[in-house]
Amino acid sequence: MHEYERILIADDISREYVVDDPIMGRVAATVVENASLALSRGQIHALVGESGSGKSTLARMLGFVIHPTSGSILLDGARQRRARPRRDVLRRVQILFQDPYGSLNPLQRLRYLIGRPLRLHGFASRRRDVEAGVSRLLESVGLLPSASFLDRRPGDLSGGQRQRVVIARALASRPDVLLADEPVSMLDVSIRLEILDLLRRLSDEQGVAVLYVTHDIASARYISDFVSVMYAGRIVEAGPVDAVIDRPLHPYTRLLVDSTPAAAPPDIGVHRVSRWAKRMSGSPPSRDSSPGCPFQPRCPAATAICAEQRPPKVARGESWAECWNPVE
Ligand SMILES: Nc1ncnc2c1ncn2[C@@H]1O[C@H](COP(=O)(O)OP(=O)(O)OP(=O)(O)O)[C@@H](O)[C@H]1O
Repeated sequence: MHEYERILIADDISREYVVDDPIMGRVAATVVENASLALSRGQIHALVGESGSGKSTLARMLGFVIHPTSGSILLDGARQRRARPRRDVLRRVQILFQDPYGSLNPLQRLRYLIGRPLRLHGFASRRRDVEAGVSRLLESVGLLPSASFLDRRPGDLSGGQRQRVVIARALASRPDVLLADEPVSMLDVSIRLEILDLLRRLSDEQGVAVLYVTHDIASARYISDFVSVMYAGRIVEAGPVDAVIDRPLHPYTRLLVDSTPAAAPPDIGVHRVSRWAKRMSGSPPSRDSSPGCPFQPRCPAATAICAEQRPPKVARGESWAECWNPVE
Protein backbone atom coordinates (compact mmCIF):
# COMPACT_ATOMS: atom_id res chain seq x y z
CA MET A 1 0.00 0.00 0.00
CA HIS A 2 1.41 3.41 -0.98
CA GLU A 3 1.36 6.06 1.69
CA TYR A 4 1.01 9.59 0.42
CA GLU A 5 0.78 12.72 2.51
CA ARG A 6 -2.94 13.26 2.84
CA ILE A 7 -3.79 16.95 2.86
CA LEU A 8 -7.55 17.30 2.48
CA ILE A 9 -9.97 14.62 3.61
CA ALA A 10 -13.72 14.23 3.32
CA ASP A 11 -14.75 12.02 6.21
CA ASP A 12 -18.16 10.43 5.74
CA ILE A 13 -19.81 13.62 4.46
CA SER A 14 -23.42 13.96 3.33
CA ARG A 15 -25.40 16.85 1.96
CA GLU A 16 -29.16 17.17 2.00
CA TYR A 17 -31.39 19.77 0.40
CA VAL A 18 -35.00 20.43 1.14
CA VAL A 19 -36.79 20.39 -2.21
CA ASP A 20 -40.38 20.83 -3.35
CA ASP A 21 -41.88 17.58 -4.58
CA PRO A 22 -45.17 17.87 -6.52
CA ILE A 23 -46.69 14.95 -4.59
CA MET A 24 -44.88 14.78 -1.26
CA GLY A 25 -44.51 18.53 -0.67
CA ARG A 26 -41.27 19.66 0.97
CA VAL A 27 -38.92 16.70 1.28
CA ALA A 28 -35.24 16.22 2.08
CA ALA A 29 -33.18 15.00 -0.88
CA THR A 30 -29.77 13.50 -0.14
CA VAL A 31 -27.47 14.67 -2.90
CA VAL A 32 -24.24 13.28 -1.43
CA GLU A 33 -24.41 10.37 0.98
CA ASN A 34 -21.64 9.23 3.34
CA ALA A 35 -18.78 10.07 0.98
CA SER A 36 -15.16 9.73 2.06
CA LEU A 37 -12.07 10.53 0.05
CA ALA A 38 -8.55 11.84 0.57
CA LEU A 39 -6.49 14.21 -1.56
CA SER A 40 -2.74 13.71 -1.26
CA ARG A 41 0.30 15.81 -2.08
CA GLY A 42 1.47 15.35 -5.68
CA GLN A 43 -1.48 13.14 -6.56
CA ILE A 44 -4.41 13.63 -8.91
CA HIS A 45 -7.66 12.10 -7.69
CA ALA A 46 -10.42 11.84 -10.28
CA LEU A 47 -14.05 11.98 -9.23
CA VAL A 48 -16.01 10.35 -12.04
CA GLY A 49 -19.74 9.96 -12.55
CA GLU A 50 -22.60 10.95 -14.76
CA SER A 51 -24.44 14.24 -14.64
CA GLY A 52 -26.40 14.71 -11.40
CA SER A 53 -24.45 12.10 -9.45
CA GLY A 54 -23.30 14.70 -6.91
CA LYS A 55 -19.70 15.34 -8.02
CA SER A 56 -19.89 19.15 -7.93
CA THR A 57 -21.68 19.11 -4.59
CA LEU A 58 -18.91 16.97 -3.12
CA ALA A 59 -16.22 19.22 -4.66
CA ARG A 60 -17.92 22.34 -3.31
CA MET A 61 -18.01 20.85 0.17
CA LEU A 62 -14.28 20.11 -0.07
CA GLY A 63 -13.77 23.74 -1.12
CA PHE A 64 -15.82 25.10 1.81
CA VAL A 65 -18.33 26.69 -0.56
CA ILE A 66 -21.15 24.70 1.02
CA HIS A 67 -21.16 22.79 4.28
CA PRO A 68 -21.85 19.11 4.76
CA THR A 69 -25.09 18.28 6.53
CA SER A 70 -23.11 15.63 8.41
CA GLY A 71 -19.52 14.39 8.48
CA SER A 72 -16.32 16.43 8.48
CA ILE A 73 -13.68 17.98 6.26
CA LEU A 74 -10.13 17.73 7.58
CA LEU A 75 -7.19 19.83 6.42
CA ASP A 76 -3.82 18.46 7.60
CA GLY A 77 -5.75 16.27 9.97
CA ALA A 78 -7.55 19.21 11.61
CA ARG A 79 -11.33 19.15 11.53
CA GLN A 80 -12.61 22.34 9.93
CA ARG A 81 -15.39 24.18 11.67
CA ARG A 82 -18.72 24.55 9.94
CA ALA A 83 -18.81 28.33 10.02
CA ARG A 84 -16.72 30.20 7.49
CA PRO A 85 -13.17 28.80 7.66
CA ARG A 86 -10.13 31.01 8.28
CA ARG A 87 -8.70 32.95 5.37
CA ASP A 88 -5.57 30.79 5.35
CA VAL A 89 -7.68 27.64 4.97
CA LEU A 90 -9.51 29.19 2.02
CA ARG A 91 -6.18 30.22 0.49
CA ARG A 92 -4.83 26.69 0.67
CA VAL A 93 -7.78 25.13 -1.16
CA GLN A 94 -8.51 26.74 -4.52
CA ILE A 95 -11.35 25.90 -6.89
CA LEU A 96 -11.14 25.94 -10.69
CA PHE A 97 -14.55 26.19 -12.24
CA GLN A 98 -15.67 24.74 -15.51
CA ASP A 99 -16.26 28.03 -17.25
CA PRO A 100 -13.11 30.03 -18.00
CA TYR A 101 -15.33 32.70 -19.59
CA GLY A 102 -17.54 33.38 -16.59
CA SER A 103 -14.91 33.21 -13.87
CA LEU A 104 -12.68 36.10 -15.00
CA ASN A 105 -13.58 39.78 -15.13
CA PRO A 106 -13.17 40.54 -18.85
CA LEU A 107 -12.06 44.11 -18.19
CA GLN A 108 -9.18 43.49 -15.80
CA ARG A 109 -5.62 43.21 -17.06
CA LEU A 110 -3.81 39.98 -16.22
CA ARG A 111 -1.21 41.88 -14.14
CA TYR A 112 -4.10 42.96 -11.86
CA LEU A 113 -6.12 39.74 -12.00
CA ILE A 114 -3.21 37.52 -11.03
CA GLY A 115 -1.41 40.14 -8.93
CA ARG A 116 -4.37 40.65 -6.62
CA PRO A 117 -4.09 37.36 -4.71
CA LEU A 118 -0.31 37.90 -4.43
CA ARG A 119 -1.01 41.22 -2.69
CA LEU A 120 -3.98 39.97 -0.70
CA HIS A 121 -2.04 37.11 0.86
CA GLY A 122 1.08 39.22 1.45
CA PHE A 123 3.32 37.35 -1.03
CA ALA A 124 4.27 40.60 -2.78
CA SER A 125 3.48 44.25 -2.21
CA ARG A 126 5.87 46.43 -4.22
CA ARG A 127 4.84 46.94 -7.81
CA ARG A 128 8.04 45.42 -9.14
CA ASP A 129 7.68 42.30 -6.98
CA VAL A 130 4.04 41.83 -7.97
CA GLU A 131 4.98 42.09 -11.64
CA ALA A 132 7.80 39.56 -11.21
CA GLY A 133 5.41 37.22 -9.38
CA VAL A 134 2.74 37.54 -12.07
CA SER A 135 5.34 36.89 -14.78
CA ARG A 136 6.53 33.74 -13.04
CA LEU A 137 2.96 32.49 -12.73
CA LEU A 138 2.22 33.21 -16.39
CA GLU A 139 5.34 31.24 -17.30
CA SER A 140 4.38 28.34 -15.05
CA VAL A 141 1.09 27.94 -16.93
CA GLY A 142 2.74 28.27 -20.33
CA LEU A 143 1.66 31.80 -21.28
CA LEU A 144 4.85 32.89 -23.01
CA PRO A 145 6.50 35.29 -23.36
CA SER A 146 4.93 36.41 -20.11
CA ALA A 147 5.68 40.12 -20.73
CA SER A 148 3.35 40.07 -23.73
CA PHE A 149 0.44 38.87 -21.55
CA LEU A 150 0.76 41.26 -18.60
CA ASP A 151 -1.44 43.97 -20.08
CA ARG A 152 -3.87 41.75 -21.91
CA ARG A 153 -7.42 41.21 -20.71
CA PRO A 154 -9.40 37.93 -20.66
CA GLY A 155 -11.45 39.23 -23.56
CA ASP A 156 -8.29 39.18 -25.74
CA LEU A 157 -7.59 35.51 -25.04
CA SER A 158 -8.70 32.13 -26.38
CA GLY A 159 -10.62 29.68 -24.16
CA GLY A 160 -7.50 27.61 -23.48
CA GLN A 161 -5.48 30.71 -22.60
CA ARG A 162 -8.24 31.87 -20.25
CA GLN A 163 -8.26 28.54 -18.44
CA ARG A 164 -4.48 28.92 -18.03
CA VAL A 165 -5.11 32.37 -16.51
CA VAL A 166 -7.70 30.86 -14.14
CA ILE A 167 -5.09 28.28 -13.08
CA ALA A 168 -2.36 30.96 -12.68
CA ARG A 169 -4.70 33.04 -10.54
CA ALA A 170 -5.44 30.02 -8.34
CA LEU A 171 -1.71 29.26 -8.05
CA ALA A 172 -1.04 32.86 -6.96
CA SER A 173 -2.57 31.91 -3.62
CA ARG A 174 0.06 29.13 -3.31
CA PRO A 175 -2.55 26.47 -2.67
CA ASP A 176 -1.91 22.95 -1.47
CA VAL A 177 -5.09 21.71 -3.14
CA LEU A 178 -6.73 22.48 -6.49
CA LEU A 179 -10.33 21.38 -6.94
CA ALA A 180 -10.87 21.30 -10.71
CA ASP A 181 -14.56 20.87 -11.57
CA GLU A 182 -14.79 19.76 -15.22
CA PRO A 183 -11.92 22.15 -16.07
CA VAL A 184 -11.75 21.23 -19.76
CA SER A 185 -15.33 20.41 -20.69
CA MET A 186 -15.97 23.86 -22.17
CA LEU A 187 -12.73 23.94 -24.15
CA ASP A 188 -12.04 22.80 -27.70
CA VAL A 189 -11.06 19.16 -27.86
CA SER A 190 -7.70 20.17 -29.35
CA ILE A 191 -6.64 22.08 -26.22
CA ARG A 192 -8.10 19.82 -23.55
CA LEU A 193 -5.00 17.64 -23.39
CA GLU A 194 -2.76 20.67 -22.98
CA ILE A 195 -4.70 21.81 -19.89
CA LEU A 196 -4.76 18.28 -18.45
CA ASP A 197 -1.00 18.03 -19.03
CA LEU A 198 -0.58 21.33 -17.23
CA LEU A 199 -2.51 20.06 -14.19
CA ARG A 200 -0.38 16.90 -14.18
CA ARG A 201 2.82 18.95 -14.33
CA LEU A 202 1.72 21.26 -11.50
CA SER A 203 0.89 18.27 -9.37
CA ASP A 204 4.22 16.55 -10.14
CA GLU A 205 6.45 19.62 -9.87
CA GLN A 206 4.76 21.66 -7.17
CA GLY A 207 3.20 18.83 -5.21
CA VAL A 208 -0.30 20.27 -5.48
CA ALA A 209 -3.04 17.78 -4.59
CA VAL A 210 -5.64 17.87 -7.37
CA LEU A 211 -9.26 16.75 -7.44
CA TYR A 212 -10.25 16.28 -11.07
CA VAL A 213 -14.04 16.18 -11.46
CA THR A 214 -15.18 14.69 -14.73
CA HIS A 215 -17.80 12.54 -16.42
CA ASP A 216 -15.10 11.27 -18.79
CA ILE A 217 -13.33 8.18 -17.51
CA ALA A 218 -10.82 8.21 -20.39
CA SER A 219 -9.44 11.59 -19.34
CA ALA A 220 -9.44 10.40 -15.72
CA ARG A 221 -7.19 7.54 -16.74
CA TYR A 222 -5.00 9.93 -18.70
CA ILE A 223 -4.05 12.22 -15.82
CA SER A 224 -5.03 10.75 -12.50
CA ASP A 225 -3.46 8.40 -9.99
CA PHE A 226 -6.55 7.49 -8.08
CA VAL A 227 -10.24 7.47 -8.97
CA SER A 228 -13.51 7.54 -7.06
CA VAL A 229 -16.64 6.62 -8.98
CA MET A 230 -19.88 8.28 -7.94
CA TYR A 231 -23.41 7.09 -8.58
CA ALA A 232 -26.60 8.69 -7.24
CA GLY A 233 -24.78 10.54 -4.47
CA ARG A 234 -22.60 7.64 -3.28
CA ILE A 235 -19.00 6.73 -4.00
CA VAL A 236 -19.57 3.19 -5.25
CA GLU A 237 -15.96 2.31 -6.14
CA ALA A 238 -12.50 3.75 -5.53
CA GLY A 239 -8.90 2.72 -6.08
CA PRO A 240 -5.74 3.29 -8.11
CA VAL A 241 -6.82 4.40 -11.57
CA ASP A 242 -5.37 1.47 -13.55
CA ALA A 243 -6.83 -1.11 -11.19
CA VAL A 244 -10.29 0.45 -11.28
CA ILE A 245 -10.37 0.85 -15.06
CA ASP A 246 -8.69 -2.42 -16.02
CA ARG A 247 -10.49 -4.56 -13.44
CA PRO A 248 -13.60 -2.74 -12.23
CA LEU A 249 -15.35 -4.30 -9.28
CA HIS A 250 -18.65 -2.43 -9.54
CA PRO A 251 -21.01 -3.12 -12.49
CA TYR A 252 -21.55 0.64 -12.82
CA THR A 253 -17.82 1.27 -13.25
CA ARG A 254 -17.84 -1.54 -15.78
CA LEU A 255 -20.55 0.28 -17.72
CA LEU A 256 -18.59 3.52 -17.70
CA VAL A 257 -15.42 1.80 -18.86
CA ASP A 258 -17.14 -0.26 -21.53
CA SER A 259 -18.97 2.68 -23.00
CA THR A 260 -15.71 4.63 -23.41
CA PRO A 261 -13.56 2.84 -26.00
CA ALA A 262 -10.35 4.68 -25.08
CA ALA A 263 -10.69 3.62 -21.44
CA ALA A 264 -11.67 0.02 -22.10
CA PRO A 265 -9.01 -2.53 -21.30
CA PRO A 266 -7.59 -4.18 -24.42
CA ASP A 267 -9.17 -7.58 -23.70
CA ILE A 268 -12.75 -6.27 -23.98
CA GLY A 269 -13.87 -6.79 -27.55
CA VAL A 270 -16.36 -4.46 -29.27
CA HIS A 271 -19.00 -7.18 -29.33
CA ARG A 272 -18.85 -7.74 -25.58
CA VAL A 273 -18.84 -4.01 -24.97
CA SER A 274 -22.08 -3.33 -26.81
CA ARG A 275 -23.83 -6.37 -25.36
CA TRP A 276 -23.00 -5.35 -21.81
CA ALA A 277 -23.89 -1.71 -22.42
CA LYS A 278 -27.30 -2.68 -23.87
CA ARG A 279 -28.16 -4.74 -20.83
CA MET A 280 -27.23 -1.81 -18.65
CA SER A 281 -29.80 0.60 -20.12
CA GLY A 282 -32.49 1.89 -17.79
CA SER A 283 -33.46 4.94 -15.84
CA PRO A 284 -30.87 7.53 -14.79
CA PRO A 285 -29.72 7.72 -11.16
CA SER A 286 -32.48 8.42 -8.73
CA ARG A 287 -32.33 9.08 -5.01
CA ASP A 288 -35.35 7.18 -3.84
CA SER A 289 -35.46 6.05 -0.26
CA SER A 290 -35.14 2.33 -1.03
CA PRO A 291 -32.76 0.64 1.37
CA GLY A 292 -30.73 -1.28 -1.23
CA CYS A 293 -28.12 -0.41 -3.82
CA PRO A 294 -28.89 2.76 -5.81
CA PHE A 295 -27.68 1.11 -9.03
CA GLN A 296 -29.83 -1.99 -8.59
CA PRO A 297 -32.65 -0.93 -11.01
CA ARG A 298 -30.13 -0.69 -13.89
CA CYS A 299 -27.74 -3.44 -12.90
CA PRO A 300 -27.52 -6.65 -14.96
CA ALA A 301 -25.89 -8.44 -12.04
CA ALA A 302 -28.63 -7.51 -9.52
CA THR A 303 -30.12 -10.19 -7.27
CA ALA A 304 -32.96 -9.96 -4.74
CA ILE A 305 -30.77 -8.76 -1.88
CA CYS A 306 -29.58 -5.75 -3.91
CA ALA A 307 -33.03 -4.14 -3.60
CA GLU A 308 -33.30 -4.91 0.09
CA GLN A 309 -30.02 -4.16 1.80
CA ARG A 310 -27.21 -1.66 1.43
CA PRO A 311 -24.30 -3.46 -0.30
CA PRO A 312 -21.19 -4.31 1.69
CA LYS A 313 -17.76 -2.92 0.94
CA VAL A 314 -15.65 -5.45 -0.96
CA ALA A 315 -11.92 -4.98 -1.47
CA ARG A 316 -9.41 -6.18 -4.05
CA GLY A 317 -5.83 -4.96 -3.66
CA GLU A 318 -6.04 -1.24 -3.02
CA SER A 319 -9.50 -0.93 -4.63
CA TRP A 320 -12.90 -1.29 -3.03
CA ALA A 321 -16.51 -1.17 -4.15
CA GLU A 322 -19.92 -1.27 -2.51
CA CYS A 323 -21.57 -4.23 -4.20
CA TRP A 324 -23.32 -7.52 -3.44
CA ASN A 325 -22.20 -9.08 -6.73
CA PRO A 326 -18.87 -7.52 -7.77
CA VAL A 327 -17.52 -8.14 -11.26
CA GLU A 328 -15.19 -11.19 -11.18
N1 LIG B 1 -28.98 23.86 -4.10
C1 LIG B 1 -29.57 22.72 -4.46
N2 LIG B 1 -30.86 22.45 -4.11
C2 LIG B 1 -31.46 21.30 -4.46
N3 LIG B 1 -30.88 20.33 -5.20
C3 LIG B 1 -29.60 20.54 -5.60
C4 LIG B 1 -28.88 21.74 -5.25
N4 LIG B 1 -27.64 21.64 -5.79
C5 LIG B 1 -27.58 20.45 -6.44
N5 LIG B 1 -28.76 19.81 -6.32
C6 LIG B 1 -29.08 18.50 -6.93
O1 LIG B 1 -28.09 17.59 -6.56
C7 LIG B 1 -27.85 16.65 -7.59
C8 LIG B 1 -26.37 16.57 -7.83
O2 LIG B 1 -25.92 17.78 -8.40
P1 LIG B 1 -24.37 18.03 -8.75
O3 LIG B 1 -24.27 19.32 -9.48
O4 LIG B 1 -23.56 17.87 -7.52
O5 LIG B 1 -24.09 16.80 -9.73
P2 LIG B 1 -22.89 16.59 -10.75
O6 LIG B 1 -22.54 15.15 -10.69
O7 LIG B 1 -21.80 17.55 -10.50
O8 LIG B 1 -23.59 16.86 -12.12
P3 LIG B 1 -23.13 17.81 -13.32
O9 LIG B 1 -21.96 17.11 -13.95
O10 LIG B 1 -24.33 17.86 -14.20
O11 LIG B 1 -22.78 19.13 -12.69
C9 LIG B 1 -28.65 17.10 -8.77
O12 LIG B 1 -29.81 16.30 -8.86
C10 LIG B 1 -29.01 18.52 -8.44
O13 LIG B 1 -30.26 18.85 -9.00
